Amino acid sequence: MITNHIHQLGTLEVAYYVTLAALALKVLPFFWRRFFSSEKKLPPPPLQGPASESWLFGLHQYISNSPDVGAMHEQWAEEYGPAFIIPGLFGSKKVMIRDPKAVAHFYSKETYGYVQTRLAKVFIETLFGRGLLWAEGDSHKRQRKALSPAFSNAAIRRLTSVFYDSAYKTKEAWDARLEAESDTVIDVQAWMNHIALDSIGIAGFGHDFGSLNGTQSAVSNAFNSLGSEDVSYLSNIVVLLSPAFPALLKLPTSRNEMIRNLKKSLSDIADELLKRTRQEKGGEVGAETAQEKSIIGMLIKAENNGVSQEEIVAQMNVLLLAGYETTSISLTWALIELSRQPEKQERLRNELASFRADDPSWDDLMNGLPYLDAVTHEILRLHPPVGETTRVAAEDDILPFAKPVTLSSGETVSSLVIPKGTVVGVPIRAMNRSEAFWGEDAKTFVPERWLDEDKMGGAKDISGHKHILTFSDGPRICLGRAIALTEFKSVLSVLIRNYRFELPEGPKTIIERHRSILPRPKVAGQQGALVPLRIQRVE
Ligand code: HEM
Repeated sequence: MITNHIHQLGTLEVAYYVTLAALALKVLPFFWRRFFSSEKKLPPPPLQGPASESWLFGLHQYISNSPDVGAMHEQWAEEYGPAFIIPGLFGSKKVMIRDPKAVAHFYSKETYGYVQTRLAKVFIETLFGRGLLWAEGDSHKRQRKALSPAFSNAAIRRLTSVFYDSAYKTKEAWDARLEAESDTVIDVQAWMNHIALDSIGIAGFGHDFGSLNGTQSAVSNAFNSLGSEDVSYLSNIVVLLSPAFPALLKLPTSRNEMIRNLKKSLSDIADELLKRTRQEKGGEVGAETAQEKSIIGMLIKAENNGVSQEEIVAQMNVLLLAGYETTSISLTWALIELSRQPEKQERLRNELASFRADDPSWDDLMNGLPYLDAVTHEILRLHPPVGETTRVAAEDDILPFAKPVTLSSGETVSSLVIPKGTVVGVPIRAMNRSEAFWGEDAKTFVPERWLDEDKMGGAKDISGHKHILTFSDGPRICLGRAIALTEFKSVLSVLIRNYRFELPEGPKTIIERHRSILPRPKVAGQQGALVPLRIQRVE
């Protein structure tokens, strides 16, 4: 995920290349030893693939300037088959696999056999701490076990009201605007950010960031800054080099200041949580507070206060990093796709209206609303916020394939030897949108495909949540996926029942990709990641 972040920093590119050139001249030996040497012992398998543009950059510039990397991966898969090689920085190579059997094997060996690249790992640790996303092997197993009870169905059922509350706060604000005029144009992306941030704050650690009430928080500022293209050259270089030189994070740049504020504000919230839990232990038992019900509140209780303050802050960071942008981007895409196809928006509204007068319960959201479920999974399939998994082999491995793989010699094989140190990638976006798996309409928003799973065709061979790789798979599969589905469905159900959405220039409005921490949609021509939609109240 973070590796993708590095690839998607947009106009940071200039800073990036200058930085790389400086590294090449001055500190390459250090950089090489630290990040690459132990990852590349034997050469990767001799596969076909696109030609490199230069030894220094490989295809990096080409890929990071592309509006749709998934489409490029798919085109290469068609040309070269289920496994191919992409040239990277400094002559490095990445083996991309797009075969369901190989992909399932790869994910099943995560955290021991396949691990974060060293660069990604240092980056996560420096900026976000040693939480679940950073951990590997036994440490990952322990942390995941400690957090898992907070993600059980029973725990999530109790959190459902948090997401409805966020949706209704949004409704209150929108209704106030609609009182003055019968329809109005609203940047829905900003509101989905507010909903996602406030929800993860309350559900995650019982803290209300208040962004739905217009409060600016250190956390939202830090996220905006990390994803923004509009920051100083120095700040960009510092963030890009910080994994190699953590001391750079101490320089007084504006971005460093924001990262420090983010860490400080999370650490204050963690202190308060720990204090409260200790008080409860001292005998002040009352009604369950939002903090106790929260994910981190449950972690502290379950660990009987044995968990360190540092780990709590790291897990809070993980929840923000993993749960904020992903959910906000998915909800924004849902409103866009439903505006592009008003008849599908109406079909969803009818299902919700015919259901019951009040809001669906958690069980209803999960099992009682088939079209809402279909819309949800179609958005997650078509617009996965995380487009690729990249890992490095921590040990030698043999990847089994369902379809024959053609080597550069022309020979075909049914398995590939992956030497320790080989970088391996799974093109999530390309697999989710591939015509080979999903049929001719794979690139189109067709929720109906989920209503009859017999029509799913080749996609059935893909493992992962409902045959999509949006939540990844294996021991690292998104721990928060049930929360994400609950949040997505509850918020969308309130918005669609109450409002009609239209794109400013009608269904043909052009949507572009905005470079941010994760790629976001934006309406073409807007400054920044804006998605203004015309909304009208449903009477
Ligand atoms: C649509 C929304 C979401 C998507 C598409 C998504 C996707 C993902 C993906 C792809 C990963 C694997 C990352 C990697 O291995 O590099 C992941 C991990 C994770 N996600 Fe999510 N996520 C979403 C929402 C959430 C939410 C709301 C939460 C928490 C409340 C959450 C918590 C986590 C955690 C804790 C991990 C780390 C799991 C581990 O390393 O064992 N996610 N997510």
